[in-house]
Amino acid sequence: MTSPAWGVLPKLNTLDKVPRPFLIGVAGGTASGKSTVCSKIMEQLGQNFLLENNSMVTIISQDSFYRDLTQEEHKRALKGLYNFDHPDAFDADLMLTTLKDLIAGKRVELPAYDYVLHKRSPSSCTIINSSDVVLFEGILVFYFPEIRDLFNMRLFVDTDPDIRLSRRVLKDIEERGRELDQILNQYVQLVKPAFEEFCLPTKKYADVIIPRGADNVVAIDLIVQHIQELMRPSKTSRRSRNNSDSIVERPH
Ligand SMILES: Nc1ncnc2c1ncn2[C@@H]1O[C@H](COP(=O)(O)OP(=O)(O)O)[C@@H](O)[C@H]1O
Ligand SMILES: O=c1ccn([C@@H]2O[C@H](COP(=O)(O)O)[C@@H](O)[C@H]2O)c(=O)[nH]1
Repeated sequence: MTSPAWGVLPKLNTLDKVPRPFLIGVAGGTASGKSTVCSKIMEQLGQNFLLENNSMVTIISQDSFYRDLTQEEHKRALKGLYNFDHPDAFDADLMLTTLKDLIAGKRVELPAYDYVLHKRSPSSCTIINSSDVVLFEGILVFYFPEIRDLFNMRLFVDTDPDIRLSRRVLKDIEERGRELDQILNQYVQLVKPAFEEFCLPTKKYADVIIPRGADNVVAIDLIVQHIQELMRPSKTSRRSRNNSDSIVERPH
């Protein structure tokens, strides 16, 4: 293979290595099962790949990057009238810097997000050290082009909207102490329209679409196998990649 192949490998330092961390974006509507799919991938990589290579897998939620609200926005949030599903609700600059820091091998601090108070809780910060695989999940992880371009693999969790709504209602009542009428009002007025306008159109950027989310064991197994194959050291040739569209054989 001659020079044109090199053009598809801009992020690799050497052709002997896939990018570390290997950054995987996981998008999908609210309650589609993004976190559950990430946990399954992590679990399976942990069982096979992690033990073999002493590597680390980390999950980061886009919810850690909700921006701080003004007093007026906070009042609206408490009534279910603030649009947390709009791209403007996120601190995209901080998201980009954090991901770039992780790619550069730096340690980053992520505040946990408090859905009851509608703010980050600095007291329960997670420190993320450089990992071998980072799964970054959220409703709009493919929305911002600069962030989208950082991913080495893009997954979209595609779950039936009725199932998502029923899960969302349960989650909001059980974990977030919200009232049914407010949940449904927020869903119909804000969550659903924003999903259709901002999240669903990003499905086209996915390398793999996962119908039925975590129920889809075949898709998850295939994704895990693919990651393992990419990250396995090889004596003869290594397949190096920037994204799924540009897998190339290493030139001999
Ligand atoms: N395949 C599934 N079957 C049953 N319940 C599920 C499944 N996937 C997710 N859930 C449940 O639905 C809720 C939302 O799932 P979660 O993974 O948190 O979604 P997301 O991260 O997309 O918001 C959680 O309570 C989770 O346990
Ligand atoms: O304070 C908040 C912050 C976010 N939300 C809702 O959360 C979802 C995104 O999280 P998922 O885990 O993907 O469900 C989004 O639809 C927001 O509406 C919230 O209700 N309150």
